[in-house]
Amino acid sequence: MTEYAITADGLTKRYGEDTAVDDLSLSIPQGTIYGFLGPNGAGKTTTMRMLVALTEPTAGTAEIAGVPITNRSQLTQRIGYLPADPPVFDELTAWEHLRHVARLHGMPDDRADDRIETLLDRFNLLADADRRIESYSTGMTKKVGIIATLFHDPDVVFLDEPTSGLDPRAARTVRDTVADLVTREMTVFLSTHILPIVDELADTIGVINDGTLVAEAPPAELKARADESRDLETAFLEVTDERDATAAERASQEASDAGTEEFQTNV
Ligand SMILES: Nc1ncnc2c1ncn2[C@@H]1O[C@H](COP(=O)(O)OP(=O)(O)OP(=O)(O)O)[C@@H](O)[C@H]1O
Repeated sequence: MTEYAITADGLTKRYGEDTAVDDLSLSIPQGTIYGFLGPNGAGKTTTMRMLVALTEPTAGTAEIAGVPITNRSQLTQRIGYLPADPPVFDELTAWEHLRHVARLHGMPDDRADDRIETLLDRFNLLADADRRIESYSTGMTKKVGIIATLFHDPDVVFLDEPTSGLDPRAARTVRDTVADLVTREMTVFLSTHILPIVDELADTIGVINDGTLVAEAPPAELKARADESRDLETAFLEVTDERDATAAERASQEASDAGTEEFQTNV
């Protein structure tokens, strides 16, 4: 029997007259990567914020790792959430910040220090660990956020644009890390505009447009639906249609930039 890490039934979020997310249902198996795509303003962040109990749904229910999203205290132990702009205490050093994160999770300092060292080393930040985060670049700060998200070894992680602001090598580290998480039975819900990342990593891609889930399929199946070209970018543009052509063009530009980054990384 399939174990589902994320289930949602009829999730809806309205802001006054506007519906940001409309009747969204999901069944995401444990140990898989779900790539969540959509044009700007489609409802991706709102969906994630409902799933991690930061925004209350107007209607509908969801469970993460078997915990209803209404049970916030239990939920936070089982999930990690990386928002697009991760919160960090920038007057602290990376090491101090991560110790603070460890204490929030009730981890003793000696155990935390081993894990901090391993994770900082993995993200190439060990040499800067004793500098204040306020002196870090955007990408370095983002890496600290990613480490904090993974620190307590959650069952399900929600990543909102995890590679934005990262150089090609750091982006590759994030991609490798995400792939590695899944081998440890973690489930990853990944929202991004960088199409090659979901193409490479996702088991299933969900496309949201104007608050509604308009497509859900494995990457190969989604690409096969695209006329002639058989690529994800065309499939994305087709299922999200012309209503948001500007945003789609921007997403496709970002995707092509990411392709360039990949080329640079590989040379
Ligand atoms: N707090 C809020 N109050 C009112 N409207 C909101 C609020 N948060 C989001 N919205 C609206 O809900 C819709 C979905 O926004 P959301 O941020 O979820 O989109 P997104 O897919 O994450 O976009 P992007 O790719 O640009 O980050 C938008 O129309 C947005 O203006």
